[in-house]
Amino acid sequence: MILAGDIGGTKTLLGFFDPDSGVHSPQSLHSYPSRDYPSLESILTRFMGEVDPRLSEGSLESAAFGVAGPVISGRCQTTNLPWIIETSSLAKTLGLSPKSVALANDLVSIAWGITIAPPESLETINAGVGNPQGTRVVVAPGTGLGEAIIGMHNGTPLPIPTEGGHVDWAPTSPEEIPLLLWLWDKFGHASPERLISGPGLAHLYHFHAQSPPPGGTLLPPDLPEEKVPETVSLEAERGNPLALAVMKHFWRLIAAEAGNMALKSLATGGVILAGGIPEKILPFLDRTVFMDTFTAKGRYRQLLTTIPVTLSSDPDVGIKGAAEIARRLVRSDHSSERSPS
Ligand SMILES: Nc1ncnc2c1ncn2[C@@H]1O[C@H](COP(=O)(O)OP(=O)(O)OP(=O)(O)O)[C@@H](O)[C@H]1O
Repeated sequence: MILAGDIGGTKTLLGFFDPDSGVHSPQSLHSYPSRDYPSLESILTRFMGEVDPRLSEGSLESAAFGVAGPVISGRCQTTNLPWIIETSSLAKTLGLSPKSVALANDLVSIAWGITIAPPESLETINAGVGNPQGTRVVVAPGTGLGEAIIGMHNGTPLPIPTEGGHVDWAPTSPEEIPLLLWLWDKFGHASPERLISGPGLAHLYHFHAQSPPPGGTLLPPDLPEEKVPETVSLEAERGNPLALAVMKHFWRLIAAEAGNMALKSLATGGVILAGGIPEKILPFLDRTVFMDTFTAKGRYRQLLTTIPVTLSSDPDVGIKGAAEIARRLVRSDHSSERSPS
């Protein structure tokens, strides 16, 4: 049996998988609110106490965890949680040798999940002309903005982590220049994650709320900040012009960033949108506007129209990818994936 985990700033998913019957169906899947626990080890201890002991007793071969933050030499200081996660400590908690435990950036595990995802779990936004041997990129807005590159090496996918959510964000129209100034004033630095994430959606709402469109209703001023993203979604469903303007702008920001990632990696294999948010806000996606924004890169417009864009609708793609890393760890001929960082 192998153990896999998807550790997000909001929720931690843990589950057992049987490597012999593939990593598509977890045997026991539990979700925990990350912020309610002081460490990943404390969640693991709780999980082990909750699952059927027959799943793990003496049969645990390996474990892998995708975690939101940079993983360097088996250690990660999480970006959106006050945790430090170390392979050695996880191994001790699980009674495994450190060699049998992998810590990967969460986007690396999502990327591995994408490489084994059935086509029906990917919704097409732009069909394009996909190159099966081409590089792919994953853009995943959730609590943060995760981005990864899936290179190809001798026909084998090679997920590469990035911290692309924290680079400089640039406006793509004169109307967005005040947004840049607002972000600089508020944070001292404007990054894509400040806008393209759950908290980013809240920032975008506060920016638009300064001059709402006619008929736009403000959210209650005492609404907790973490409730703003889903409340904006709900209000947009109800037709509130302010929330609809925010949602439309949010999708344009995703499209522009997806186009940036596609160009920077020359992703002829395609762009995959993942993370918790895109699927939840799918009703507000205008595919024509998305592709207009995605391709608005001057002389590279034509090239970008050929790049397939899909949306992963599997909420478990990250944990399945972590299970794939753990499965590969068991196979001695794949020792290089032990500590993807
Ligand atoms: N309906 C919605 N519309 C937009 N955003 C939402 C909606 N519901 C929840 N969110 C936001 O989605 C974010 C959680 O995303 P996700 O489910 O991917 O969590 P996560 O895996 O813990 O995140 P990450 O891996 O990025 O740390 C939160 O910021 C939350 O406010």
